[in-house]
Amino acid sequence: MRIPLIAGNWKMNKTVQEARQFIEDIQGQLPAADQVETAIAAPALFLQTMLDANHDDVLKIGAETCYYEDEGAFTGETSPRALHQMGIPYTIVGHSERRRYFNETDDVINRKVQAVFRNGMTPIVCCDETMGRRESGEKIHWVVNQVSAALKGVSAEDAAKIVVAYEPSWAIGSGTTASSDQAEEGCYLIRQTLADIYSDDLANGVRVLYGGSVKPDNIAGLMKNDNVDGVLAGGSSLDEKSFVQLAHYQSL
Ligand SMILES: O=C(CO)COP(=O)(O)O
Repeated sequence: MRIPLIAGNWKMNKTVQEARQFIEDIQGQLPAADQVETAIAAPALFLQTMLDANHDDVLKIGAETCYYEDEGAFTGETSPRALHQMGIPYTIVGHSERRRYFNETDDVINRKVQAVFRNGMTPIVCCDETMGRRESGEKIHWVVNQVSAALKGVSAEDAAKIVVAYEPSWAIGSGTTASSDQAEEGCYLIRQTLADIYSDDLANGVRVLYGGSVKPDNIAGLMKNDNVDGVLAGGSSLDEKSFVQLAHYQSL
């Protein structure tokens, strides 16, 4: 049984005060974590404040990225060891914005995945796909390659805990979400890739999310797919009311 995961990615939005207010406001409004798990990935600078405000401890607080070394002379970077020590369970790795604006390569992403596991956290690994690649039919090997590269050298024991998100970049922040069929197709492809690398059993236990313009009015259609186990929402996770609605997608 894969417990659905409704995750938000705040990107570079909000201030520490706004982050605290959001967490205070949603206390008591989320589903039980054994029914629907909820998480918000936020800038490292907010995390301690968010943890402190998260009294009912239902929401998981995650990071948006971290470095692949545990510590050292890497000015400005975030240590995965420090994140783990704070009590952070999830870190997004390989978001398309990191790939595009910060030149993160498959190799860097693979090292980050390993660092996140080494430090006892779970990576939410993002796979991207451009419209050009979709239209040229290149989509399949692009997604397969990203998943394979991210997991190079990762043991089955660790890979069984991973979360993967299919986030077509043409759907991110565009207001155009993938159709329910396109989301299912991308998530299915990721699961098949995991089955090819590891095993059917492992692939069947891993949660695969869809991300790209997910909103309260389209989440139910996306979530009814067999291979879509949750969402990674950007814009609609910034508003308390819409994040709580996403978490209660079953009653929308
Ligand atoms: O990038 C995303 C989540 O990681 C999706 O962002 P939007 O929901 O704003 O399209």
